[in-house]
Amino acid sequence: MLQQLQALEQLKARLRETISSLALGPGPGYASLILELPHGLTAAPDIAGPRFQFLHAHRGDLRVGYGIAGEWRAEGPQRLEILRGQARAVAAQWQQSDPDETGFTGFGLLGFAASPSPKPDSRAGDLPNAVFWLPELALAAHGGQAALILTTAVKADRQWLLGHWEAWLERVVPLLDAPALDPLTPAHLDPGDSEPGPEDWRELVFSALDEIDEDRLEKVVLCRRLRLQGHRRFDLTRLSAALSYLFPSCQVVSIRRDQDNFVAATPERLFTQHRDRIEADAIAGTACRAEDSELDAQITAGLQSCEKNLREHRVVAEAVSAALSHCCRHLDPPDGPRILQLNNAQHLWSLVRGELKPGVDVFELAERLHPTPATNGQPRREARAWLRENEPIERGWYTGAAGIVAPDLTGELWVLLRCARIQDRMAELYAGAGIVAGSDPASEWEETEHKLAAMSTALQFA
Ligand SMILES: C=C(O[C@@H]1C=C(C(=O)O)C=C[C@H]1O)C(=O)O
Repeated sequence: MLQQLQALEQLKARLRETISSLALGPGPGYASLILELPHGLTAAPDIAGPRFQFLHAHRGDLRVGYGIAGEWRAEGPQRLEILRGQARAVAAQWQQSDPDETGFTGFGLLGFAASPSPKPDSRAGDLPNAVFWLPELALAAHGGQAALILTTAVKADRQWLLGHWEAWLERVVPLLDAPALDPLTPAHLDPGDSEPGPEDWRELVFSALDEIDEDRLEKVVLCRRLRLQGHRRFDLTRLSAALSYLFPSCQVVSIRRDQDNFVAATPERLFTQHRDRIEADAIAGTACRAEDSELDAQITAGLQSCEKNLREHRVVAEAVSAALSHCCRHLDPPDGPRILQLNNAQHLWSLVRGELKPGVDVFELAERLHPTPATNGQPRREARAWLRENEPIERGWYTGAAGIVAPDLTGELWVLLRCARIQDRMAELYAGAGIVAGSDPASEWEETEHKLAAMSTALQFA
């Protein structure tokens, strides 16, 4: 505790010394002040209020945002174009002051639901349909180095801002490096209903197969929602810790607005953009895991040679390449499929890499790539329309995307899979499976069970 209090006093002193580096005053624009934290961070406190977090254990990457310095929302078919316009205006006037030369910058969250136009009778929840959000206080950690980032509209009064930021430091800094919470004994979760249930799922798979037989669709991804109730209030810090322990190669995403918490542990990047380099995952084709290593190897070999899974995968890899070909000056052919192994499932996975044309940003990439046939279907428009008509649930942010946007509007987005919407002791889990010619309703149901197990296992420890 003494160490945290010393860190708090040091950061407050550094804030007072460096706040003058920001050019505040009347007019539009944002300013971020980046202060070095004395040591790395592996977890971040869950304090009340709006918050987002991205935690990737294998990469040693953590990005957290608290509060709202600026926020732009949009809905409907133009949602990403609208947010792009607003983000460009922000980026044109977003100062970065990094007096400790940490190399970190301010960042925002871009996140959006699966569909730009939710069904009229659906429950909207507290998460907006699409949002670009600059947090007031952010934490960033990578490779053992960490920084704390304060962001404000430049029109703020400097004296007021100093007090406001000091109050933020007082809330967050004493909780940094708090010892990890003890693991809880796993708690029983009461299963609620699945929507669709097994019978309706069968029907749905058969109608999808009819569309495929008639050549109206090549692939469509069906999903289901499972409600679970805990005996205690789910603790989000414990949940993120359990997910990142069980799925260290996945991005653990946690977003809170008002009463709604959206949590995911996803293996799938929509893309990573670093300067003019782009890398996207094509993940489709799934099998279970086995404890016995010989059996596990047989399952892997079966997945690699299964015609139905390879077809399902090819559709995604080709669609990702086609989407990127419009904004790349050079594109490598998909590299794969190789195998991506997680605790509860294994997938066929190809990497698609390219070199972008100048001026391409995360908003354009999101527009071109989302939704891929890994979560929607092929052809894109027809699959979307068929799902809208036939899928019995509203997906919300499941199969949407979320990630981090840098001040130059490059960044990284993750496909929101293996996720749940959580309120108090209630959790709604989502999972889906790709249907192509040759799919069987019972095995596809089984596949969703394995995918749902990612979140339900972690929830028992939360
Ligand atoms: C739709 C989901 O996963 C997607 C579908 C997959 C498949 O059908 O094989 C595999 C990975 C994901 O791209 C999900 O996890 O809910």
